[in-house]
Amino acid sequence: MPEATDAPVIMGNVPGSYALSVFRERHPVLVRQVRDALPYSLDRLRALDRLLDEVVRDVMEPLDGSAHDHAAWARWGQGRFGGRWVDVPFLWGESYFYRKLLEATGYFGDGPWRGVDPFGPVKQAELRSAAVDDELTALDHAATLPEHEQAAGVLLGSLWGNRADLSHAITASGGRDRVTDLVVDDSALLWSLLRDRPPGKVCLVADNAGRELLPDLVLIDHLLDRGLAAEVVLHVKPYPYFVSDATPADVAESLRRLAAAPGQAGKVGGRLWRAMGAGRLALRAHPFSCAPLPYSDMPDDLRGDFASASLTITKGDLNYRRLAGDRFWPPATPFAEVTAYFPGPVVALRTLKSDVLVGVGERELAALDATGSPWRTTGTHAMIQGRA
Ligand SMILES: O=P(O)(O)OC[C@H]1O[C@](O)(CO)[C@@H](O)[C@@H]1O
Repeated sequence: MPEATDAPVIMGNVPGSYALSVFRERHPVLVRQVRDALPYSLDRLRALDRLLDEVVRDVMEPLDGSAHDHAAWARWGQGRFGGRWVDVPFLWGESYFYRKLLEATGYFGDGPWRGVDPFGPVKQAELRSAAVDDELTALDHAATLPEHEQAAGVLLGSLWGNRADLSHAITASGGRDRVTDLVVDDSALLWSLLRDRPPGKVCLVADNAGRELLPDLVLIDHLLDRGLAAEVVLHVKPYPYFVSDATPADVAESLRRLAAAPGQAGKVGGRLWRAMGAGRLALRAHPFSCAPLPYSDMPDDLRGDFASASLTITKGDLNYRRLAGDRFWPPATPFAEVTAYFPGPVVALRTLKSDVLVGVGERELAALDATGSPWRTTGTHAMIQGRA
């Protein structure tokens, strides 16, 4: 087996790769969708058109010198500007794309579009959808299940919510049907980290808003309500990112949605609302959450936060890439090895949407590959993967 540190960084330019398809296909479509999502003024439309042109021509331009974080991006992107978008590490290039998208919409500017979430319409539509009504109603039945099934249900709800599919999990079966699609299942470790010690601080590093954040909040309520956590710190992005990533405004909207719902969902919302006011649930939006860097590069204050937690739960594919490192690891590389730098127990809940993979043995890998389905990148499979 090659040394783990030899694992190649995932670049954007490998022909036929998933990463290349994101740059070539997904990003131009996203710019067009954002362009049509809100009644942008002519200057914003022109800026979006310039970004589209830049992405299609495939020449990476620096951020405007007036941008508040221009210096940071100039440092991170040294030697990359003027070159092709696809010739940079996948994680870096994607992150920079979303930063430039916000620049084009005027999110950080002095004009009227300052602070307007370009993905707001998509997020709002999802939060208001009938599917969310159904998912929240399903909590009433889930509350009647035996305790261990409720615990399994809230965990799987949060996990599969990463595919924006809460309905798969909080069901009469407590979500057991979804267990078959778990590539790794360290849920026993997660529960033992919570149950076998006095309740401490749990950090939950959120991913998407809407149909992922709602079941994340249900999981947080379960931890607080059952005395499995003394306090929870919910980490979200300080500004819109990767389309649907949760921001503080999204947490507020989700809590309002929960609190206004009838039945069990309303009770969960009410408890979380009070927990927020009492300091048992804290919200953190650290700038590093939108940095184009792996967690191994995290700053000291963030490291200190995770170090003081009895458990950190990370959500989603992007957080997994940042946690493990966005590399083509030999899949059997132990998770504990690639996360040895992390300052405390950590469990990743992730549906698989990109090529990064560790902790999967050769035989399991062969069996999954034999199915012929693109199981590594399409969100059909998931993992609960951790280390104490
Ligand atoms: O919302 P998640 O689970 O973090 O997934 C984001 C994923 O979507 C992509 O941006 C594009 O499919 C991946 O590169 C990324 O890992």
